[in-house]
Amino acid sequence: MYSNKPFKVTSSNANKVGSTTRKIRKPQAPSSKLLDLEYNDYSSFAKVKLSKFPENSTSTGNEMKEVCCDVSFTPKGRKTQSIYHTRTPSLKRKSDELLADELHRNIRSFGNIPNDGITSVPSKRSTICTGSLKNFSSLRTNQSEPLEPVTKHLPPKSKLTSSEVEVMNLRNEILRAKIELYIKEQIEALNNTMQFQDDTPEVDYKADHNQFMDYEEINDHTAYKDAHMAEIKDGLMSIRQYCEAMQSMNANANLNSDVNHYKNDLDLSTNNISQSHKKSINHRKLKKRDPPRRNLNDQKGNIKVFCRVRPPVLSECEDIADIRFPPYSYGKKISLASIKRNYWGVERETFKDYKFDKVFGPSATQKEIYTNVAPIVQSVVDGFNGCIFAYGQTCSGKTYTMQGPEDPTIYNEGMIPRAVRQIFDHVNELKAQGWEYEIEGQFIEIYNDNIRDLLSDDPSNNRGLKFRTIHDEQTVNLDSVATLNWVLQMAAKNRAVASTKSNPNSSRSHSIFMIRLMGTNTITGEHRIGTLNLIDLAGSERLSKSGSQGDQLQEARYINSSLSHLKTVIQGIKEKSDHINFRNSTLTWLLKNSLRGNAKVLMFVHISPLESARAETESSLDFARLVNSA
Ligand SMILES: Nc1ncnc2c1ncn2[C@@H]1O[C@H](COP(=O)(O)OP(=O)(O)OP(=O)(O)O)[C@@H](O)[C@H]1O
Repeated sequence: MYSNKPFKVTSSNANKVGSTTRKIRKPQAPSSKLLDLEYNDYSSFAKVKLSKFPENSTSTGNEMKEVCCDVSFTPKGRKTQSIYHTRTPSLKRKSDELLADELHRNIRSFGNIPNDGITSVPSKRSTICTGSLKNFSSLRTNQSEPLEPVTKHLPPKSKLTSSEVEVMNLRNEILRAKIELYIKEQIEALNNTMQFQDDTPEVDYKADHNQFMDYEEINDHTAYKDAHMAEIKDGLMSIRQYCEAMQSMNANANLNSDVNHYKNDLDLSTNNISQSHKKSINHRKLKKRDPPRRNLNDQKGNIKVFCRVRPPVLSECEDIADIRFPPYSYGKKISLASIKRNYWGVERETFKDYKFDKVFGPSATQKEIYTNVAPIVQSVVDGFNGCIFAYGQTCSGKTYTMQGPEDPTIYNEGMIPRAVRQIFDHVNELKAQGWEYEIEGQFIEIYNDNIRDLLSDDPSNNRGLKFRTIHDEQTVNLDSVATLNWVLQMAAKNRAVASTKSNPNSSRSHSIFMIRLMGTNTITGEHRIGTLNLIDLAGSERLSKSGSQGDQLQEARYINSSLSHLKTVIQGIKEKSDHINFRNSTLTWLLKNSLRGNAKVLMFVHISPLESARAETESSLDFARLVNSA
């Protein structure tokens, strides 16, 4: 009956809340490292006691404090689960030593286990419990009396204390308010969409690509509207599920009737949506094209922020963070969800929301990403400066976005090859209007604050050259796709990479691919010069976590310090400071002309999907938010 295996719980339950499937995370409390339960209903919170808990126990007297068993337990309406070990939340606040003492006392008093029969490793809570239970279970198998079923000890509804009832009622109130809010938002979003469908003229992007970075205007408009409508429908579906989940909970009768009322509203809205969608499609067919609706670039600052969350790989599936993209966000919002438990063990979901110019989830393709940045590239051909930089912690997918994977195909190649091809195509198109272009490319890296030429046969020769003008580096005449491929191969070969704890192929430098276009119109004599910087920043990393030593530690320090100078400079720009010190690091010095003036700058913040990277994720998102408001 008892398992001698270390009882590490691996599965977890899914719990529907709102529009998203919520994975219950094991909170910080030591108990929950070992317990896998659904907590969304207070009555199913496992409070269990030992079957022979002696009255004269030296423990604190809380009978619900601990359970050591391997019995099945069926919370109301849910599938059977095994509980191995839990304690009341009050133990949360005790130190490891106290916790160890407490456990030992309880187990000894229950099974008359001698002192030396319990293995203890006080600094690791889960290990303490494992050791204790192993011993405990081997003794318990000889006893005739089985453990009582856990369900027997669940607090019956009538025995709930007044404060517990109060908590339950409050929770229900909150959930009810949430439903109301969700539905209102959905219906509002729906109204906006319908309005948007009717009012928005179609846009000819090629006619005015200065509308850069407004993805509503970049993407095919019709496709966008259809996708948008689908999003709203998804949202309504989620709300419906939310209502059903609420009904299945043991909520009071009033609430159920309210939910029914909302469900009826939803049915109506869904019908309206379908009809309005059909109407709008017919209406759209009759519309003729008007000039662009607005120039987003004029309304907002020159620095825009996109956010991309990379997909997890198979080995990371146990460590996924709860990152959400609500359906009503129009692809601009990202939320970091976390679960907090109060003293009574009641869980509360908290969200940290961020809004950017565009948010790409893990399923976004390289093509989709590029479609959204293409207008910047196009504007460079027309004589503007552009700068796209990938920012984010190590192993968040920056190099993947900028260059693509190690062996790229036409489908997953990164932004750099796509940008060069677009430039070639656009330059060819302009030939008919008398334009002739010279295209130059440079690929450099900033390694330990020094500039190195990635196209040189021996890039290490360039170490030690600080604040050089970039014109001293090797410039390649980008005249064909073959030259471009050579450039990319040389850069990949020469770039400083190393295997770190987080990434076996971690970039240890900031790389900058510069394309300079000089155009002359042979008919009108007009000249244009535009420069595009495509920057793959090295990933920030926590020195304590990365475990870097020697050269890698030095590299990490340079990386972190240059990124910190970048933050300071951007903050200075945001606050319109009189003096911004660009010369603090080579990176900021090189980006000087790209960050100020009228250059079009896009910061692409990259996010790891992992829970263990939550702190870095928050820090990256906080910085991106700062830039977004610049
Ligand atoms: N969108 C994506 N789709 C598929 N795989 C991805 C994606 N983004 C990243 N990866 C994979 O994740 C791993 C880490 O990505 P990458 O090397 O680009 O991270 P990075 O942020 O550049 O890291 P570092 O700063 O350490 O160089 C790589 O194996 C990469 O192929």
